[in-house]
Amino acid sequence: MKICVLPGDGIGPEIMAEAVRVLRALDLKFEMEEALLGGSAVDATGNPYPEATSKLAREADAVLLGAVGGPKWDGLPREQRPERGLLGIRKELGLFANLRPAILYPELANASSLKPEIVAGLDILIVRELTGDIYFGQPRGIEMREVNGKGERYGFNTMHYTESEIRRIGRVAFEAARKRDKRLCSVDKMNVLETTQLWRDVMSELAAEYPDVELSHMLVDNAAMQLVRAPKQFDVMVTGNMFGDILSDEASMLTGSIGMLPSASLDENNKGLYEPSHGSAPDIAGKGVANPLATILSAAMMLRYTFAQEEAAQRVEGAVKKVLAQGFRTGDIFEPGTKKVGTREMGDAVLAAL
Ligand SMILES: NC(=O)c1ccc[n+]([C@@H]2O[C@H](COP(=O)([O-])OP(=O)(O)OC[C@H]3O[C@@H](n4cnc5c(N)ncnc54)[C@H](O)[C@@H]3O)[C@@H](O)[C@H]2O)c1
Ligand SMILES: CC(C)[C@H](C(=O)O)[C@@H](O)C(=O)O
Ligand SMILES: [Mg+2]
Repeated sequence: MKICVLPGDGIGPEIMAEAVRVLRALDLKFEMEEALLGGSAVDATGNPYPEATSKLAREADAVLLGAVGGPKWDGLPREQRPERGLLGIRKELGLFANLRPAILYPELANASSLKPEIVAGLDILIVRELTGDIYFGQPRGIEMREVNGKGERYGFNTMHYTESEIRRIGRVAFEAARKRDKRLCSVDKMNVLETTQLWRDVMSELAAEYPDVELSHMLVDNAAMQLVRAPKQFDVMVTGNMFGDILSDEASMLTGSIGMLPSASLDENNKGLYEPSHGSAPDIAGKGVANPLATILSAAMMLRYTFAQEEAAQRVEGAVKKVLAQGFRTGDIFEPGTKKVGTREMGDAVLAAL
């Protein structure tokens, strides 16, 4: 079981250290090798996704990633930005299916942004398409254009999907819904965007193959509103790259914090990249206070999806449940009456629970 470990930038190395300790504590034999991605890679090589990282990632069975980016690199030309490294590895490895489960642990009901009665028992799976959409559309750029007889800067991106790209992410979502509560909500903006009209058409066509799954469609603005009005109406949500990015951050707050939201990004064969849904959190980087649980839960998803080690995955998830029940909280999920701990102490608590 070969894992390519990419700590990344900001809080990345801090949260990754805890996830690696948890993996090492299991009675499983992993081969873990570290490489550079993002800003740290730019600093060392000038490239956010160096060839050595690409090689290691391609040879590994799974990739575990912290987070990339930060203000230090914001002024760089686009192709050298840390985020390009992340998009590059997702694209190169064909990781089109991004699973982002938003699960509320009962102990965090009061940490949720919503009232406990609205979120109690919340368990949503957001299935986000990850290698298409406006993120990867050509042409894109910022250039001078002639507007009303004078030069102006003009910024442009292109939103696009092919029907096969929509169908393959649709299948992942229908299959996931089939194993859960059999309800799938496809989120689009078909009232305005042709790309998402095609999205809706293809999802509707696919529904014929999954008669046991109830498919509904929702416009993305309404979906954003419904997520905070009555989130438990959703079981599985499937959407494009950009809407999924936004809706998953929104959904994270229903579970208490973005520091609780793991993710799996899978190819056709369940080779995967596993990372928390949050970023490098420059505002708290280096302080030892970041919540490592999203990364630890991402490692559990890796055990489940890539390595088919369901028992080990459940052990890790069980340990996370236990530390929450014991009252350990990082600052983002802290409430009076619980024990405030830092990143390392949270990792210690998970190890003790294991
Ligand atoms: N997958 C990734 O690598 C990824 C994802 C999102 C953003 N980013 C990058 O990260 C940088 C910062 O982005 P941002 O500030 O918009 O989003 P962010 O997710 O890094 O931070 C948003 C807020 O959430 C908090 N937060 C995030 N993770 C936390 C954790 N584990 N524990 C406690 N609090 C946490 C941060 O302190 C901050 O207040 C940018 O460069 C962005 O491009 C990377
Ligand atoms: C950093 C950025 C490229 C990334 C995305 O937009 O996909 C992040 O926000 C995420 O959610 O993983
Ligand atoms: Mg995001």
